[in-house]
Amino acid sequence: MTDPSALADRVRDGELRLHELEAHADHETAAAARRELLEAETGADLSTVGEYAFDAEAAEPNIENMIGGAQVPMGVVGPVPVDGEAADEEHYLPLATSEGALLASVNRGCSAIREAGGATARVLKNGMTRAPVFSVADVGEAATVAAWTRENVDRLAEAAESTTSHGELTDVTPYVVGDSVFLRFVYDTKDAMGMNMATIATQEACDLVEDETPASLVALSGNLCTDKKPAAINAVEGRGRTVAADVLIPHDQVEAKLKTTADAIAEANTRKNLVGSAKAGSLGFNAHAANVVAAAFLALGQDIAQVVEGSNAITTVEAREEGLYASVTIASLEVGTVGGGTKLPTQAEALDVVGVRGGGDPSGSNADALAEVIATGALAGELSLLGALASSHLSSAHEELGR
Ligand SMILES: CC(C)(COP(=O)([O-])OP(=O)([O-])OC[C@H]1O[C@@H](n2cnc3c(N)ncnc32)[C@H](O)[C@@H]1OP(=O)([O-])[O-])[C@@H](O)C(=O)NCCC(=O)NCCSC(=O)C[C@@](C)(O)CC(=O)[O-]
Ligand SMILES: NC(=O)C1=CN([C@@H]2O[C@H](COP(=O)(O)OP(=O)(O)OC[C@H]3O[C@@H](n4cnc5c(N)ncnc54)[C@H](OP(=O)(O)O)[C@@H]3O)[C@@H](O)[C@H]2O)C=CC1
Repeated sequence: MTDPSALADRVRDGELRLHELEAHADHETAAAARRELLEAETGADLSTVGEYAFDAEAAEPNIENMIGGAQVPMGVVGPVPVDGEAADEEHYLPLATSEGALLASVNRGCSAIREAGGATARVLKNGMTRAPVFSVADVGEAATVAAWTRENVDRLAEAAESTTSHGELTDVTPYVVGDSVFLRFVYDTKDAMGMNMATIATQEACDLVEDETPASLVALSGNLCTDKKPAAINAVEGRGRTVAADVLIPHDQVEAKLKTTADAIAEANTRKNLVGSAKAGSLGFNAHAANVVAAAFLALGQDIAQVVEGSNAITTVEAREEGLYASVTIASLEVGTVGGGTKLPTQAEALDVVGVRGGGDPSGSNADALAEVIATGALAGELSLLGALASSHLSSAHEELGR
């Protein structure tokens, strides 16, 4: 039987490449061989990296050249009542992070929301996008391709949907820049985040565009999608789920839980999240929505690079007669409860904690519920951090809990 050392020797001898080991040994042995090689070459001790709890073979769709697992501490906030379209009960939200004070803060916000009776949350728009770029001869031809696209959405949908039993093409918008034509395809990907699904479906639709028009495909992703880059189109048009959450907290509870007043929080929000963000040219008019999105994504098997889009959030706060009104609207939250990293064991367990693992009934309702719970978590984080800033507690909190 092949052991890690024998396998590592064959790589050293040039007989095998580092990424070919699974063809010659089981997945655990292959990972152990890579660790052995790395330890010898770099002097690093990888004993903790090698202590992972998932089945290496089952993780094959998620990783190549595997050496082990990256472990990040996971905690939980809540329970927080979420009155949503899909989420309609109290939820705990698991969060994975290395930032001390973050969970305490989000938990404080959840506690304030809970005592106020809960948050209202809604998914307002749902559409995963893929925007291929085509080349044409000139703007005349570009206009022809754009017009053909508008007239043939049904045929494009038929082609795209032939590749998936769940996905539905809901829109195609052409954009022209000189001799480049971008077609922004929008899909309802149900409970999947949908980037693989949309990419595969769009390839099929592109074949039709090339057959029927003078356009020639240059790149299946032309960056007008826009995936994993800051982009105004996502902040304006949305991508994945556009989701909002809000709450009204009575004044006495604001003072008891957030240690400041509604007026002070509203002023901090206006001057920091609105004026400061505008002056900075930011796409995110919020304090730290990305903190909750990133920690939730890590815990729940989402694609962590899409935190870029998850930071496209606007926080509004108003001191009303009845109390503090606060809302968070995340324009482009890309989440799924099937596919991607959601099957990995710690991530699947964490999805069970939220109560949204796997496909929903109806299809898409689990991903909607997850979006509503994450938006509520982001609202909790905004409330607590704004409260800490308004009461000058930010630096003392991080001195105490974060180092
Ligand atoms: C640290 C606190 C919460 C203390 O706040 P506090 O009001 O002194 O805490 P408390 O002991 O009175 O407890 C109030 C509630 O907080 C929660 N809580 C309290 N302690 C814990 C704990 N250990 N573990 C779990 N939960 C905790 C808990 O929910 C509790 O209520 P209860 O449930 O007991 O009724 C507060 O000072 C705070 O929220 N500070 C802000 C910290 C923060 O938000 N950091 C975020 C990261 S900052 C960053 O990354 C982004 C930044 C800042 O650069 C972005 C920007 O530019 O704005
Ligand atoms: N390809 C790319 O360009 C990119 C890929 N990614 C990666 O893509 C992955 C996510 O893609 P994604 O398409 O979500 O996942 P998967 O590729 O894992 O596919 C999920 C599949 O699950 C099936 N499915 C079963 N039940 C449901 C349900 N209730 N709702 C929806 N689908 C269901 C669908 O099959 P069927 O379609 O047959 O119905 C769907 O295509 C992540 O790993 C991410 O990192 C990220 C960015 C870009």
